[in-house]
Amino acid sequence: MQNQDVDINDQKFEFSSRTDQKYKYCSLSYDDDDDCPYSFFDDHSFPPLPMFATTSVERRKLKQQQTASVVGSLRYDYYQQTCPQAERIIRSSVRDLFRKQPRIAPALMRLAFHDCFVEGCDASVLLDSADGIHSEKESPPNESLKGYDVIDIIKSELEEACPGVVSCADAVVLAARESIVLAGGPFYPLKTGRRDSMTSFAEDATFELPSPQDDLAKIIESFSAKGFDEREAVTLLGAHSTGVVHCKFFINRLYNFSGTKTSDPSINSKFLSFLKSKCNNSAASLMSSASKSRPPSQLISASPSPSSVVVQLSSTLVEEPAIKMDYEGPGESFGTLYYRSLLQGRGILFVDQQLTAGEETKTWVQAYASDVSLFHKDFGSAMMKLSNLGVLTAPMGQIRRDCRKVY
Ligand code: HEM
Repeated sequence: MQNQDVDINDQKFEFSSRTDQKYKYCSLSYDDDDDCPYSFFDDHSFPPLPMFATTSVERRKLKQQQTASVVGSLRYDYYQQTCPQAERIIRSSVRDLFRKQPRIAPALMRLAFHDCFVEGCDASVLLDSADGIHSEKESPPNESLKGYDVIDIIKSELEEACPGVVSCADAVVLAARESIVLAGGPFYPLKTGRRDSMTSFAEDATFELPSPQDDLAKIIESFSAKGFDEREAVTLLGAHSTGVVHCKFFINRLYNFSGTKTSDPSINSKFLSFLKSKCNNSAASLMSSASKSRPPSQLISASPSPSSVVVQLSSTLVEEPAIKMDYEGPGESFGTLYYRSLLQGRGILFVDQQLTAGEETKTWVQAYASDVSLFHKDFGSAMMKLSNLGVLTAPMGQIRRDCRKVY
């Protein structure tokens, strides 16, 4: 397995797959060893990142060295002086909410993808429509997007601790990272200092977000337009290891594939029967047309304390038939079963199954199906790259107080 360099704050860190050492992956914002949340990773084969010092003394020393180390205007532990508890607040908010509603984890991962893929990680997806703003929320690919209410809750906690300091854009990518960890995926270091956009990009969202019906050529084209190669596209789709998918996104594969009035021949026959048993043709299409006339749902109002909050995770498709992307099994780690399922013709969405249609992409599907630590390492790197797409840094953009409105 190859080692890989990761560039953090102008320093190169080897991102290797050594399994013989135990490392902690705490942000430098965690002063106290006991507070380190990522001892979880001790059990995993994760890369040694020297910046993740293992003792509080080492950590403090590294903090001093790194304060002045900047890449662009994003930097590691950006809020160290202005809101040192920012990452801790996000971590504990996500964890508290996850305990009540585990579905927030996939919702937040997808939210970060839909934010970052459209004009960069700038929280533009969170803005509501208003004068001069046509919200990305209203673009068709975002019809079933969820998690806005979770970000509201996290943001209200951040505002209470450090008013006007932490951007919604940082909250989105940090909450996604936490969600990935909770779903059994890798922790990865993230720089912060993103700022929020002053507008939303509904048209771009419509045309730039890939469709679940895309074939391999289109998938490669969409990802390449954002700087991702085939391997990274295969990696990122591994996020489909978890979450739910509504029948309307794959119903055509079951009953009328490419207008043939029959099913997609690439679906494993037992799996096809299973999917048909969950997604009835007439029910799914009836409900899907009904949803079009429904107004966008009102999402939960923010509350200062996650403990008193019920997360609704509403989307316009919330009452429609859906199935769990249940690719994880007992003892299985985030990723492996998803790729194994693809090799058996058990991909739910057409885009998922298409990853086995090309020589190079199939090679990566096979690699990830058999090597979970390779997948975790690649997934962490790809998420770092996704989280840095097209960011706004000072003096561009703003820090929104309410993530739904321009300040
Ligand atoms: C070709 C690219 C992609 C397409 C076409 C696509 C499409 C979809 C669709 C149609 C759903 C089902 C939504 C629903 O039924 O409500 C979904 C769910 C999901 N997607 Fe993707 N996706 C893509 C890439 C990604 C990437 C790169 C990520 C994250 C890095 C991601 C994360 C997720 C997650 C976690 C869910 C489950 C959401 C939930 O349960 O709330 N997707 N995706």
